[in-house]
Amino acid sequence: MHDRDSGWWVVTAEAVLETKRLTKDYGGVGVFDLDLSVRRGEVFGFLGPNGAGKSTTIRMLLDFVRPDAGEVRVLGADPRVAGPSVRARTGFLPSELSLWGRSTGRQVLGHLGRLRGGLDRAWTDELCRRLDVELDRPVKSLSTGNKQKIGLVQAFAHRPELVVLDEPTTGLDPLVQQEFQRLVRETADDGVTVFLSSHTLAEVERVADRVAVLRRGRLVTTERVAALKELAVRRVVAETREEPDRRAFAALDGVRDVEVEGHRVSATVEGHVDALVKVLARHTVLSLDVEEADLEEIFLAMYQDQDQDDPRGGRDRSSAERKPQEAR
Ligand SMILES: Nc1ncnc2c1ncn2[C@@H]1O[C@H](COP(=O)(O)OP(=O)(O)OP(=O)(O)O)[C@@H](O)[C@H]1O
Repeated sequence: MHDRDSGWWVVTAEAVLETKRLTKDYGGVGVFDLDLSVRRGEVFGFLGPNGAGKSTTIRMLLDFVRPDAGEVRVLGADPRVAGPSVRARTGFLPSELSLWGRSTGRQVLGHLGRLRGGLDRAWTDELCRRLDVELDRPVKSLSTGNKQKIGLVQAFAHRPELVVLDEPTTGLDPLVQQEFQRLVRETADDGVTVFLSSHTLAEVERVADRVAVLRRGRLVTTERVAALKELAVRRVVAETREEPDRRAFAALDGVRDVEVEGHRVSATVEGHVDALVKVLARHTVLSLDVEEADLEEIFLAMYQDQDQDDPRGGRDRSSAERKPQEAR
């Protein structure tokens, strides 16, 4: 971890991946002054719209691209000095996967296994079974999703200490996505660090412990997913035996769009639903439905440029604007 006061790198057993003011300038676009710190066993989502700089960052982590400025530490080493060993200890899925077209999936995985000093066949078979990989057809004849599954298997197959996945769920059907998410969680539970880049929060929300959001090459925020959920907006609908008093709900902080129809009350709540539930509890509550937190709204606000118009027509942006803070 980088000690901001002393300016020195403090090596912690926990930090598996760190960058300090990492910069790659492709003439005004690229990555600028990026500070990241990812702990061992953490699932870290790296989010940003197209062109935000996610792939460029990943390339610098693995020394495929050299930074113009700043520092990188991956698995305790500088990839510019120890690139081959860092890459050997890392499982990597690139954003544009290219495999040997004429070979079958089985041949590709066998070849990569040999390059890495031997294949753990039982584990590779298990990965292929879980992700439902097509092993016996030439890779060039496979669909995007089926190619992607081979890319995922090779990233996990050598039991790396760190897994870096650039847009991992591209083309995967929902069942395979679910299995992939289970695999990521299990991998992290075994102490392996997983770094996932994505355009959308929905892709990483269920598995990531923390997310960093990048926009135009710069870090907007790093936040725990659980903390984001606390700030999210959700719709609450309840039915009560007595007619609810609309004003009591409308008076609550963070509660808006209150509607009462007969014995049914609905409202939009920012953050905790606690205050609303306490007002509800003055009635006999017959049913209560709390929608799952919608984090997309927060993220869309972060993706927007500050100088652009409010995408939500100028209404209250409180939750989205309150939040960005380093959660460490
Ligand atoms: N080799 C390069 N030469 C010039 N510009 C580049 C190069 N590589 C990336 N860029 C530019 O740097 C910016 C960041 O690109 P990058 O591919 O890292 O974004 P990304 O967040 O991965 O986007 P996407 O989600 O679309 O893959 C873009 O404006 C891109 O055009």
